[in-house]
Amino acid sequence: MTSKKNTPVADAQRRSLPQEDVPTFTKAAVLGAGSWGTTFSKVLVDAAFSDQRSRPTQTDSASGGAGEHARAPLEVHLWGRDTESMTRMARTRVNQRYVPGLHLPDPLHITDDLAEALTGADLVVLALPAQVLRSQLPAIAEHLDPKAALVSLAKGLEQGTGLRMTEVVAQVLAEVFPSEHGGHDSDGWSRQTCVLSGPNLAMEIADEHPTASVVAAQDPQLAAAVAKACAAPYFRPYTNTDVVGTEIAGLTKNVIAVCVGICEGRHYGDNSKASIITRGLAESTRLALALGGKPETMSGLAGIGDLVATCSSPLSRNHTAGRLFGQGKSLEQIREEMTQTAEGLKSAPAVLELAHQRGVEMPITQAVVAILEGHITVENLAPLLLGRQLKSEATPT
Ligand SMILES: NC(=O)C1=CN([C@@H]2O[C@H](COP(=O)(O)OP(=O)(O)OC[C@H]3O[C@@H](n4cnc5c(N)ncnc54)[C@H](O)[C@@H]3O)[C@@H](O)[C@H]2O)C=CC1
Ligand SMILES: O=C(CO)COP(=O)(O)O
Repeated sequence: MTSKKNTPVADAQRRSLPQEDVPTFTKAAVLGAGSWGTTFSKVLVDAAFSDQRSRPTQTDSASGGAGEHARAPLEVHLWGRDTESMTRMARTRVNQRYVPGLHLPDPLHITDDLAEALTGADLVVLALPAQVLRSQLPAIAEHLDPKAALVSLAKGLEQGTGLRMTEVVAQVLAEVFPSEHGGHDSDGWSRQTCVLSGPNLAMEIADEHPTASVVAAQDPQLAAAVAKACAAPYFRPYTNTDVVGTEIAGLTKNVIAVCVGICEGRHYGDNSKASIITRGLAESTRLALALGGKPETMSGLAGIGDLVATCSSPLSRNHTAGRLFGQGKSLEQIREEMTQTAEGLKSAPAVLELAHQRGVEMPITQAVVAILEGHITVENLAPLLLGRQLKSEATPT
């Protein structure tokens, strides 16, 4: 009777949620066909088709059932705004601009029609850049099932308001889809909105490199359901309930990655980069804790995991933007050169503003903002950071 109780396997089983009790979704709409939205829609399809319940039974095969793809529990729709590119994508099964090496799985529905993507969707994934999400939500609300689970993939802070993406979603949907029309107040929308974040470079996931991630929601059942929907053979989502920490970690690491990129562009070595990563984690953690986030989130996949991946990888757009700065390019030149979103460039001033409001010191973020706004040049970065007053490593603010 007691023999199983203390084994590592029994411990692990106690900590995991019984999968049969976790709700499943029937239709997912992924909104935004850039590099992450496109790749994440593949993850959802692969998760659905790797799930044992989607495999044909012996009876299906014996009776000439349509085979492996016949009983998928989750139908996945990818929506993008541009008719021409979505039509081409549906024909070629390739998103040439954003993820050229990825063959999109056959069961994925590709559309430019928001109503088609959203009608009947009980899982809605928001894969739009942070600064455009607010403007798109009213159109999304027109076709949204008010009971649908919402998942934010964006890693940015809204300029002007300093709101995190789950806060933007809750605020706008409460306005445009209020209770009297079947919607909710902003707390209600917050409860059914979660965030997925972690060391998730889209190009590596498109190539099926083994990757872990985090789904954070106030409601552990919602986090578990979303995690189950996206658990693919090469993609392992963990769950937590720290929405604030998970979002803050995801958006601050982009600013830190810009700074590490600048170091690289200046040909500074690994000591410099490790120093920025480590002190970047310290200032990000200060902000997250001031806003109610948890320290364990910052030392987990969404925190240090994503920080290390983004700051080390040439695939990161934020790291790339920083490197171009370090090489002497201007913000305008970088914006012209880069065709994809580098959220840190737009979020950095909003992060700094939020930090000021909360009395949190973020010297690396402050230095990045000073470079972005042209107050200092990249040559001044090191003297500025190293010339600060000496202090204990554990100083809390
Ligand atoms: N690419 C990656 O490796 C990862 C990205 N993210 C986050 O995901 C979010 C989306 O980024 P990506 O897909 O990488 O960006 P991207 O630059 O690859 O694509 C952006 C997409 O948004 C669309 N878009 C832009 N403005 C729009 C508007 N007004 N209405 C509708 N669609 C619009 C573009 O057409 C494009 O399809 C960002 O917040 C990013 O930080 C998170 C994890 C990994
Ligand atoms: O968030 C990411 C990896 O987790 C992607 O980073 P970039 O947006 O810098 O490419």
